[in-house]
Amino acid sequence: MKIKLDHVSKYYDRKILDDLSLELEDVHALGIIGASGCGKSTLLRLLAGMERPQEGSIEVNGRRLQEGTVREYQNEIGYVFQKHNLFPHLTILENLVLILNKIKKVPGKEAEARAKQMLEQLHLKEEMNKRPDSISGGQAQRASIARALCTDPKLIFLDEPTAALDPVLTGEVLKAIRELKGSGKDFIFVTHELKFLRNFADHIIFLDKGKIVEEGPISCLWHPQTELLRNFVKEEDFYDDDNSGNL
Ligand SMILES: Nc1ncnc2c1ncn2[C@@H]1O[C@H](COP(=O)(O)OP(=O)(O)OP(=O)(O)O)[C@@H](O)[C@H]1O
Repeated sequence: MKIKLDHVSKYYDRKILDDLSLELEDVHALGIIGASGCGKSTLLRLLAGMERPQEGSIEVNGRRLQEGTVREYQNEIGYVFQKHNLFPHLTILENLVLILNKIKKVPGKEAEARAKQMLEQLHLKEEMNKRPDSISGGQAQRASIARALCTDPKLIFLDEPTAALDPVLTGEVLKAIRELKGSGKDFIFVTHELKFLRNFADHIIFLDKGKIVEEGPISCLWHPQTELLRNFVKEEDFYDDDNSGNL
């Protein structure tokens, strides 16, 4: 994917993202990291076209995100939220079929076949006729990922998809995401799971108080240029693992 941020600022009641500029090319899994409240999810929403910056411009894959182009763009991407937002009154299968019908205009039987295939890939075949409240949080989150994938988007956004899960379910969901690596899709994601980041991302953006403090290929985590990133990876016990230097 290609991303261009040109002096992007975003305000709510105060400035949340502060004059971000960046150009990336040939990145396939971009991880956005930083301390809680630094603006990661806000940046993700801007990149997904869900919100607009007050200042500056954003281009993704050569397309400028602005009124008029953003709706089409949003139909082409997939987005997974911190907590699943499946329709509670529909089964898992129906949740996927609905999206295929509505967004991609795929007719009934074909939509069902595609949805089943996707649920199988996410190891949810047995759960497909259940409603979201009768499966585990991890299964529901995997169903959200299946739903984001079933329209075959080339670009997928993940906003801390394991934030609401316990460690066992977190592992299960992260494993499912890792299996998607090499599927020809691109990912932009926010995570606190640095070990997952290390295995999945090829590029990182490290934010602090709404500013990009460091960005670069994943290997830059082993050579932090700033005290802030050095402390961040240390806190997360990043190095405390096998072959941490071998990417
Ligand atoms: N819609 C909103 N209206 C007002 N303030 C908001 C809104 N969304 C986010 N904020 C504020 O913007 C700041 C950055 O939030 P954001 O969710 O982007 O941070 P984050 O780095 O993703 O945090 P976390 O890791 O805790 O999820 C926070 O202070 C948050 O309270």
